[in-house]
Amino acid sequence: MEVSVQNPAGGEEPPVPEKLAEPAGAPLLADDKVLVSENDSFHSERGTLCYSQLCSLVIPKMLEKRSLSYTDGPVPLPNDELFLLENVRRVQICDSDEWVQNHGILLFWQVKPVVYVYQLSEDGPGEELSGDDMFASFNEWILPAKEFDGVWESLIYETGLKQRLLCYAASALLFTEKGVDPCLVSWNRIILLHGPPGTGKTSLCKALAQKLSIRFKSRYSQCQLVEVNAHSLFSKWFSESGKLVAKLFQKIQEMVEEENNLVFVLIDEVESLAAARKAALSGSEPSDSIRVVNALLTQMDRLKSWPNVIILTTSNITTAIDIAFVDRADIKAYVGPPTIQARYEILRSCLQELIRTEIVSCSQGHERVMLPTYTTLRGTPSSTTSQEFPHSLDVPKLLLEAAEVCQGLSGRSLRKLPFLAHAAVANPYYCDVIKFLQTLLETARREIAEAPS
Ligand SMILES: Nc1ncnc2c1ncn2[C@@H]1O[C@H](COP(=O)(O)OP(=O)(O)OP(=O)(O)O)[C@@H](O)[C@H]1O
Repeated sequence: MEVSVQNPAGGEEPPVPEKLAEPAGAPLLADDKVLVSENDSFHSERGTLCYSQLCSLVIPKMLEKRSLSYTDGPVPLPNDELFLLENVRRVQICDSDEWVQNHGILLFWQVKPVVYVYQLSEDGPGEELSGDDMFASFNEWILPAKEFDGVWESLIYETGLKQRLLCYAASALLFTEKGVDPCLVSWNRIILLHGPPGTGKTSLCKALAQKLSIRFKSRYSQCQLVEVNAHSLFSKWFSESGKLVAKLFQKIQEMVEEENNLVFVLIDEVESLAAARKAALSGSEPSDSIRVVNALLTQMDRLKSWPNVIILTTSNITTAIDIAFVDRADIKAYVGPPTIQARYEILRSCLQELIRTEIVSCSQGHERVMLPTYTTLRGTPSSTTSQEFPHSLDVPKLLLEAAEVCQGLSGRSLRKLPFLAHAAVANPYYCDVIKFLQTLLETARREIAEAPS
């Protein structure tokens, strides 16, 4: 099995793949945990250990004791694990889903858990004003940040997209770290996500940065996310915009000069900054936009020599982006509307949350009810009755019907739909699950019928 080696916090080496004597093809598995206490060392029989070292020892043992199989999601902490109960907010299994989808159940002997320990920053965003002092030219977060906690898990795509982005970024950082000659092998550390509005591109960029900040914590003691406000870079003064871009990148450059700082630069709607120069040359755009594109490309090439920066960009209209920019992106991933499976899973997670918070009731004290996943549902013979629900398979069936009806809706609209449905039920203080799902179906049909064509 190939696993990423977990490094103790403060270690010098980046995570590297390690071969272990395990059945071939066994999966990667990572546990992410959040620490809440401020103390940072413990005395034990093994000498003084920091939190992360101690967790790396305790957690795999706890997992071994508790279960035979793994699935993604939080792991309840056992009552006898006092150290974990006192110091750890959450233990979560990640990245086992791909294996489970392809091979079914994942048993404990097929994995060697890789443990990442982290503490969330609660500082919130800092901002920097642009030349005109009207808009913030960028917002900046210390990662991993509280705001982005759980975003990675909440985004649902067809198998492989999230893993592909994670692997790409890990390779890009490794190539730079190992000093691969860029004249021989070329890579830019630029990602372009494109696709229709509301498909989660911006959220995916932020979540990817958060995930990488956790994975690479042992190599980079600090991680920052800089979200560029493209619109603030357009000055009302002719010819000033190019200078504003240069000024912004000067700030970013100062951040990356600190070699232990991993910096993610997020440029949303990159087409506004990197508008196709062809259009400008044909006279339909002001020539200031050419200066902006030129400044952006020059600054990006300059940043390329720094190993600790990754540029994440998104666009709704790829055809409007300058070809020289598109060419620089290593990965150009299309993020499309959710598939039937993703739609079902998005709606399932919404319903699950409404059941947990008792906004929707299941008549049996159901905060713990687990709705079946799409894969389980598809594998369930229709004659089987569910013990969880009084209405047999009505709930999952209605949920699946809603997912089918929602074809064409974006992920953003889908996450809003349960709220709209709740606002439409007759009694918002008592909302039975079946009634709720029926209203959800009606709301979905209405949303689709009323969507602008
Ligand atoms: N595939 C998905 N899975 C789960 N949630 C999703 C998905 N796609 C979108 N969402 C939800 O929609 C919200 C909005 O997504 P986001 O703003 O990142 O999309 P976007 O593609 O960047 O949109 P735009 O192009 O309009 O800026 C997300 O925070 C998330 O809650």
